[in-house]
Amino acid sequence: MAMECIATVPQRFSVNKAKEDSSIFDAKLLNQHSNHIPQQFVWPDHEKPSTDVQPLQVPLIDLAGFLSGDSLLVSEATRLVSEAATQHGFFLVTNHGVDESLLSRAYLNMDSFFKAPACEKQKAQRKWGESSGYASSFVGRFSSKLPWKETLSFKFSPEEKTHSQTVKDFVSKKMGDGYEDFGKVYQEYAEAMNTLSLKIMELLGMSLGVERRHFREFFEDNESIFRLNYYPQCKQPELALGTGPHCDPTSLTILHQDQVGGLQVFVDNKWKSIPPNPHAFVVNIGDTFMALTNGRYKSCLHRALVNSERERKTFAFFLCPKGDKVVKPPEELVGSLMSREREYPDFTWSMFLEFTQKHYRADMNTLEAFSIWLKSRRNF
Ligand SMILES: C=C1C[C@]23C[C@H]1CC[C@H]2[C@]1(C)CCC[C@@](C)(C(=O)O)[C@H]1[C@@H]3C(=O)O
Ligand SMILES: O=C(O)CCC(=O)C(=O)O
Ligand SMILES: [Fe+2]
Repeated sequence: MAMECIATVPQRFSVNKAKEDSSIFDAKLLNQHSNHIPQQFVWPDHEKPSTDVQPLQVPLIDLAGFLSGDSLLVSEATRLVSEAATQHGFFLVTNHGVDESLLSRAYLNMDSFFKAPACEKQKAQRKWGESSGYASSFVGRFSSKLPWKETLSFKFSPEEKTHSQTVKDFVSKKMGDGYEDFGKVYQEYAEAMNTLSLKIMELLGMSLGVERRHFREFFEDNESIFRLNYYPQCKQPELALGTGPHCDPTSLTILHQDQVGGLQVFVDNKWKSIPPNPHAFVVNIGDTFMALTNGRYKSCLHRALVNSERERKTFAFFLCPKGDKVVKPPEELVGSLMSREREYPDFTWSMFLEFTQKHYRADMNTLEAFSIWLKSRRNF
């Protein structure tokens, strides 16, 4: 990879306030220059991390067993998923069919990008309102409670629908020569996540008692987001958060975490950890899928902690429907059959995504806030 630029201490956090600019956060440099993290990264007392938490009991779903068609394995998988998704929306998937060598290539390439000089990473700088690109702690996007992380996000749509390799093309366009393998490995990873997410959609459909293909077909032409989360070491991890408390606004999240650990879920009024398992993906229901099930499956509050010893890396694939599709639950999940009135208004994912990128920082109330915002717009 070509690296012409020289790393500099970001002015925004340096002592020299006179040259205030929104240059990017570079944790490596910050960590070298002070024992105290900048105030913008300190979270309020009621949101500060707690590490003495118990692990959340999440079911481990054998996906190959479900796909084998064996009736016992199918009923076990659908029962476990239904129980978890109804309670907190989180479960683990193993025997997922994703190549372990692809995972290790993905982690190796992550190091090479996030350890590059700031101005090299800025070639892919996320633009305001955009959901793709490089972002460092979201300096310039938020003014406080900044997450202690750098991210690189890609838009992904299946090649058979768009006849293009959206991830690989983005890397080539933004980063130029020397990033061919980088683009290839993340294109392959996103395609593997697309395949996996559609299998999980079959499982979710069956667990809800709707047609097995219902949700698979709904997401076949998805317009998803694939994000690399890089959490640098932090000198004061007790004051900071890698990713603040939120529910994913998207439909389904497939997360792979490295061995460091830090993911926590808020269940029964307590933060609980999901310890790393290299052979499993963490899957969680997002707001949009909660709306598609008319509130039956839960999108749950979660966050990511950082630590002072080791950087942490995770891959998050956010399955999202094609932007213009109307998000509404199937008849079977509404009305007299389920004695449930509609919980959420019809909406499109493109409007919901725009809401999170331009109007509202996703937190624990995003879908409610969006529903109110929608109704206020529709009344005019
Ligand atoms: C649609 C999205 C917005 C975020 C990335 C995806 C799904 C998760 C969202 C996010 C991670 C929730 C916490 C706040 C956020 C700003 C972040 O910390 O990155 C959110 C993402 C975003 O808006 O960029
Ligand atoms: O990195 C993690 O452990 C979780 C990140 C997350 O929740 C997200 O990116 O939405
Ligand atoms: Fe999340």
